[in-house]
Amino acid sequence: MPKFAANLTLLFTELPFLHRFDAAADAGFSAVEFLFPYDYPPEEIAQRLERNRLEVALFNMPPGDWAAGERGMAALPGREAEFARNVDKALIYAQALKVPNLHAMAGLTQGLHAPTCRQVFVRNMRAAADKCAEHGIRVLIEALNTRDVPGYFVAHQLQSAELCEEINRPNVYVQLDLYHAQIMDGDLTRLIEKLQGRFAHVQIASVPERHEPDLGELNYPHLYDVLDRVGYDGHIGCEYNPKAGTKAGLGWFEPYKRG
Ligand SMILES: O=C(O)C(=O)[C@H](O)CO
Ligand SMILES: [Mg+2]
Repeated sequence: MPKFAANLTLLFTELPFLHRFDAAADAGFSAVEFLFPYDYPPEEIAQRLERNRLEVALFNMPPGDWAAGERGMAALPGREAEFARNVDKALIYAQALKVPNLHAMAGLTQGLHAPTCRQVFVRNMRAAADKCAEHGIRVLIEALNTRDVPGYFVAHQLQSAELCEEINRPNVYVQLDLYHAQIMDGDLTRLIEKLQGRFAHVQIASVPERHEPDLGELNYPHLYDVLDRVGYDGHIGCEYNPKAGTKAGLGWFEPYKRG
């Protein structure tokens, strides 16, 4: 039985961020994820989680100047000290919110010297993984499709898996976003089988529009069965833009709601 996490950066945006926790619980979710918690004190978020009996499945380390278009810095030469400070900041929130997974965004590396970026990424991720391991937290790598995020350091799922191998730390895993994977890689059943045991978080959305998972070209109930079959028991993050309001689009979630 799949376990879903509402992505509170994209769902329930009809409400201010801190109110989205109540809305997710009311809708029947038992877990949430979000991109960045850093505009709010960790205690306030922890309170919302506790009163709604919600787990947090994942959030991202600080990404640099998001509004200016930055998408992380783990692979950016010259930003190592900032990356290390961001790992520390993420860990403060991770401990307060008891999150098992932190996504370290790599950054836009188009036009930079690729071998240097890779070296920087591997070094930064090893250091981040070692720090996070002290708290039992995993560090994740996510491939982003080149249509939405041109120039991002990782675009294909097997590249993420290869990077995990090179980093060679037991708490570094792939973040398998099936929306990006379908756009860049396809053949999702076989891909999930190939990556068995190497991903620690899954995300979903319809393709090509990134709406509810019951729309578009993918047959998600089939993919949930494949995830079950390969023994995946982590959360599935609902990282989509509702087509016409969050609640109106939650019909697909009816069979999976917390009772
Ligand atoms: O865009 C995505 O798919 C993500 O999960 C990132 O965390 C945000 O870029
Ligand atoms: Mg994603």
